[in-house]
Amino acid sequence: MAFVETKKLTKKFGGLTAVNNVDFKIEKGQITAIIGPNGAGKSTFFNLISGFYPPTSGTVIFDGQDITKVPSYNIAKLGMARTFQTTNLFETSTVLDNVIVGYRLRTKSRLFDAVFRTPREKREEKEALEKAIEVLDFVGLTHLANRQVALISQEAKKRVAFALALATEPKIVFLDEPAAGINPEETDGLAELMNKMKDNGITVCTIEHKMAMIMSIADKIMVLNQGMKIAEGTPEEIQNDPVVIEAYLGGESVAEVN
Ligand SMILES: Nc1ncnc2c1ncn2[C@@H]1O[C@H](COP(=O)(O)OP(=O)(O)OP(=O)(O)O)[C@@H](O)[C@H]1O
Repeated sequence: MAFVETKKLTKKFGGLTAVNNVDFKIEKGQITAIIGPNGAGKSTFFNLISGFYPPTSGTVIFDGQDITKVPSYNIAKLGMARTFQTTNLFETSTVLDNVIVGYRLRTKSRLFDAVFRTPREKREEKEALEKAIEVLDFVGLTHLANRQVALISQEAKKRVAFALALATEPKIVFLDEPAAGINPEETDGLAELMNKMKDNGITVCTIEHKMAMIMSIADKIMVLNQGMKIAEGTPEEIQNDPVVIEAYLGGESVAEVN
């Protein structure tokens, strides 16, 4: 059984069909990539799976459960996490505080606990700190934990976004263009981090425009074009698929595009 499965997933915005009848499977423990030209429907597909948009029609199954109508905050509790293209970090706070706040937003203390500093509140505060330290170590940012976010590099900000997603201990992480706006060397670093997540049993699904990176790390790729799945397969199969080369790359060889 696939870890995530979409069946005839469709999203219409007025007259525009952003995602059109997409059947797709994400296997547990793999890195799956979704590629396609601008406006192909990649982000919308993510938003449908993670419950940010209700689909117009179709089904999403996660870990054997139909989550089509489950709202995003409950989907997160089931073990799905995601990053966004533009991550909203608190620029004037430290890296550590950003991760702690991100984690606390998802934990359970109520206002009563916070105001009266109940044992539960104190316990959760301690847990948040421990978790933040752990995930910052995982993403390689321990040395920047006390640095203000405004002062760290673009690549480090991407790593903070990964840390925020990982703090919730997800089974699967959806990454929306993690390598956008960073140089090739930094891109290699993020690819390494994605492999590390996979090695630690986290299923990864990513949208990415950087072909060389995707071809080197993905187990499986789906190509969307104008809302429709036009191909899926291993990187090798995708690179040699004439439909993909024509529709997506305009006849260029995939390997040459970065
Ligand atoms: N909330 C929305 N309301 C109306 N139209 C939308 C909305 N979100 C996306 N669209 C449209 O749906 C289509 C698919 O957009 P989407 O952002 O999913 O594509 P994408 O493949 O992620 O593109 P990019 O690579 O540029 O991020 C586009 O034509 C877009 O304009």
